[in-house]
Amino acid sequence: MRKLQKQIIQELCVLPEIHPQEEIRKSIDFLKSYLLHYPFLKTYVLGISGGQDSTLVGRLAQMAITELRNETGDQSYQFVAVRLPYGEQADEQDAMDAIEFIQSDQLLPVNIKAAVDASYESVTKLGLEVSDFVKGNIKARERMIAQYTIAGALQGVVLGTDHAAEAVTGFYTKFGDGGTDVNPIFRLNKRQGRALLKALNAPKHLYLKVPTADLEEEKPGLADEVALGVTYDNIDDYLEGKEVAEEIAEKIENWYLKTQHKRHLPITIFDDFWQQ
Ligand SMILES: NC(=O)c1ccc[n+]([C@@H]2O[C@H](COP(=O)([O-])OP(=O)(O)OC[C@H]3O[C@@H](n4cnc5c(N)ncnc54)[C@H](O)[C@@H]3O)[C@@H](O)[C@H]2O)c1
Ligand SMILES: Nc1ncnc2c1ncn2[C@@H]1O[C@H](COP(=O)(O)O)[C@@H](O)[C@H]1O
Ligand SMILES: O=P(O)(O)OP(=O)(O)O
Ligand SMILES: [Mg+2]
Repeated sequence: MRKLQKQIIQELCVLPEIHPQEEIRKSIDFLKSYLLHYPFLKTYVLGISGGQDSTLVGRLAQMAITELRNETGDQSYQFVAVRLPYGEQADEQDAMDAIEFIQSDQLLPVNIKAAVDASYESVTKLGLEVSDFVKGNIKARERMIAQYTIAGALQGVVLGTDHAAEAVTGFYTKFGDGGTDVNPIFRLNKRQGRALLKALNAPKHLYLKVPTADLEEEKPGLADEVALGVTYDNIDDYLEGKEVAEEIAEKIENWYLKTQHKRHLPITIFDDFWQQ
């Protein structure tokens, strides 16, 4: 195995093989014990996009909350699903199917369009050109703001859907969808997450759906794999310690090195990881 590959696998805690039921239980127990440790916290908050990762984390969170309510008798424990469309979302039906599968205690819809457009215009009116790509990152950050506002109002914490295949490539917006409190599927790669959804009897069209951040107006529904230039199968193989073509490994490692800054808290003079 490549030296950096081994280091990445250790850093992201990926196992080459998993037992889905065991991983489901691990995530649920983790989510329960976190809230039990901080009695003031009562709510998990998560944006549900209609994609694979938020469907999985949403269902795990709802299962954890339901168990907590049953075991403690405390009815104030709640899972809050948040819909965060920018205007109208093309795959809204998938989001609704995900909510139906999750069976969330609450569903709060927040349309982020007005806030995103206002933020974008407050800078463009200064004469600066803001690309469609950078505007996409405003959307991810506005979703973060909405979720933190809801968490603040409901004694909650914000869940994240970051997993090993996203973490290794840094394929998320810094302080946007990367800005969360508790990440219960960190350690799983994309196919392992899919295996958990299958074990949970999720609708097939949700776990077989083409992953997309869907942030760019000029490239609606752009597949992550196209944006990354590498497939999730390749990334998953790499993270499971399998041999992948040299060119593929180099692409993954380039993403990893370029996005080091995202996997750390803001850098201080005591950090040297970036000099690697
Ligand atoms: N269609 C799409 O798939 C699409 C579109 C837009 C954004 N995205 C998502 O957004 C992600 C974010 O894009 P991004 O990474 O360009 O934006 P980002 O905002 O997440 O990160 C870039 C910012 O990080 C900081 N930064 C960059 N290099 C740094 C370094 N070496 N040290 C410290 N800080 C540094 C800078 O503030 C820079 O503006 C993409 O990977 C993707 O997940 C996807
Ligand atoms: N349209 C959306 N509605 C609610 N929540 C969303 C939406 N788009 C993204 N999210 C949240 O962000 C993460 C990351 O999405 P990626 O597809 O990986 O970029 C997603 O899991 C939702 O929690
Ligand atoms: O984060 P999600 O739920 O949008 O899943 P995906 O990354 O597969 O789009
Ligand atoms: Mg998505």
